[in-house]
Amino acid sequence: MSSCSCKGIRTCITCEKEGKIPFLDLQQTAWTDFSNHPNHEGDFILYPGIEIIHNFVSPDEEREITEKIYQTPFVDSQSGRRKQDYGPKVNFKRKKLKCDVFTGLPDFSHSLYKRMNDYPVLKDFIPVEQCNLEYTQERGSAIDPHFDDFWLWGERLVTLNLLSDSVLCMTKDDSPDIEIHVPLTRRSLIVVYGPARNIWKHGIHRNDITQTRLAITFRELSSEFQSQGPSAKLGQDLMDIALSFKGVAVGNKAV
Ligand SMILES: O=C(O)CCC(=O)C(=O)O
Ligand SMILES: [Fe+2]
Repeated sequence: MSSCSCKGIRTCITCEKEGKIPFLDLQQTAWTDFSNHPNHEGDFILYPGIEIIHNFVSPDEEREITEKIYQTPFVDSQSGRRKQDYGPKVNFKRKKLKCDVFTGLPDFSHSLYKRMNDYPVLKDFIPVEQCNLEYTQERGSAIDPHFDDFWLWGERLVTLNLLSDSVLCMTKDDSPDIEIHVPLTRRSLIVVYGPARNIWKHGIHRNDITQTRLAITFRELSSEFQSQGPSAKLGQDLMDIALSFKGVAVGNKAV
């Protein structure tokens, strides 16, 4: 029995030391090849759906937020990540939601939320989930290419990048020779929407985690849970809870 949280094909340095073989080492090849790829030097492709707001928080704010985050215990997650969740308990496969464990987003996110609404791309953004992820080089943290769920989560994925720079890698299964590398600079906020959200998968390579990184991802509801949708009532309840900003991380209630 491994002492980490990785299931199935996922690995981190802990379970690899115990003999588990990393499945996705092909990523390393893609990365190396890409630096010599002709498209990297000359041509470009249009790539809509990414907005980066540099210096969204100041160094002082980064320190305060980081201190608050580290006052809450993390839960081990897959591929060497650790996480703190503020949101409903979700069974994505069965499309089921439970709100009773959700107490809202944490207090420190209130001012971040208000500031987001100052930017046109996030004018009407209402987050109903916050996930704080910690990546470290020691644990070999990474996240495999994936889509965020489409049933529950809406158009915009919003991430605040803290403590170090990294790279978001965008890939498309039908174009295996193309990787789009999006800079995740320290203290920037990235908004992923449109084709970058709906057509391209996103992930982070282990090699791109060179120092501890904290990512705070905020998600909004899909149209199914918004005002005209069939689950609007549940959606409104979720928004009310989220915006109380009295949240305790899910799974840490007794702490
Ligand atoms: O760490 C990040 O910036 C991305 C995390 C992510 O894609 C996710 O949690 O779904
Ligand atoms: Fe994601």
